[in-house]
Amino acid sequence: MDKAVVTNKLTKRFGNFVATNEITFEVAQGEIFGFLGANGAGKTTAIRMLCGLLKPSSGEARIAGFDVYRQTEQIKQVIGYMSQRFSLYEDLTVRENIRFYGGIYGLSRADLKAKSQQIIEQLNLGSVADKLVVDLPLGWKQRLAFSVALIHNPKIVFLDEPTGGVDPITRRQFWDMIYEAADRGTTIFVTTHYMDEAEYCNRVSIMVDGRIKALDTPNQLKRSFDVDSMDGVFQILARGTSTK
Ligand SMILES: Nc1ncnc2c1ncn2[C@@H]1O[C@H](COP(=O)(O)OP(=O)(O)OP(=O)(O)O)[C@@H](O)[C@H]1O
Repeated sequence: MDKAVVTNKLTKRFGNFVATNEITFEVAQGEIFGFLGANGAGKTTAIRMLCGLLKPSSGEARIAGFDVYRQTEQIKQVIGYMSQRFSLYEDLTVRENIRFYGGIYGLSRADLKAKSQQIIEQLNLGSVADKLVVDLPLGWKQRLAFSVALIHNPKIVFLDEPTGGVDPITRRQFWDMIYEAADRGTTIFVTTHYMDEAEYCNRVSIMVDGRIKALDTPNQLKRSFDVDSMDGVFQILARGTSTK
């Protein structure tokens, strides 16, 4: 089976500081892969390398078969990206944002029109389609940003803390969309600080100080560390403390 992501000792140094230290892992096509770690563990640096936005210092990585050193343009065609910090333009309307991103990804006029309609209907945004995004509730913005990240049917979507700042029910609604995308075969690569979300992933890796300290299914991780929640696993690995 084709792998969505393959890395081998992928490393990024900033001067003497090693932000991402020889990480080696694979993600299968259609998998929901949780990429966890405390603040500053090196997740965003790793994602920037995988998206072809930051040149690694050493090691290898392929995204949908494309090399992160030499094939960054091809990588941009097959990935979607959403982050809490960078997603929608708040001073554009819902419809304008969809058109803008669809345009960037090179959709034809006809596709763009059909996609805009589809997204607005699916998210039930008909009444606010011509309102500025700044006025939408955060949970709506997040679901719109996710739909926009999928507008060009990418093989892999990178979600960097996509649900920050919203309540568990709103997060759950967002995860329904993640499952639907994964069911259609899209690979989901997601970072989160919410441990309930870690439980929703097929597999989870936990990064500490630039290295991957554990990688497995949530159930297997809980068994290995003899705890009953992903929060317990995270406390032991990332914080060096046990809640038991
Ligand atoms: N351009 C840079 N120059 C120097 N150091 C950097 C640079 N970018 C990131 N770092 C450092 O690398 C480390 C890892 O940062 P990174 O943003 O990858 O962590 P993270 O796991 O994504 O954290 P967070 O959850 O806070 O986003 C941090 O100590 C950060 O200060």
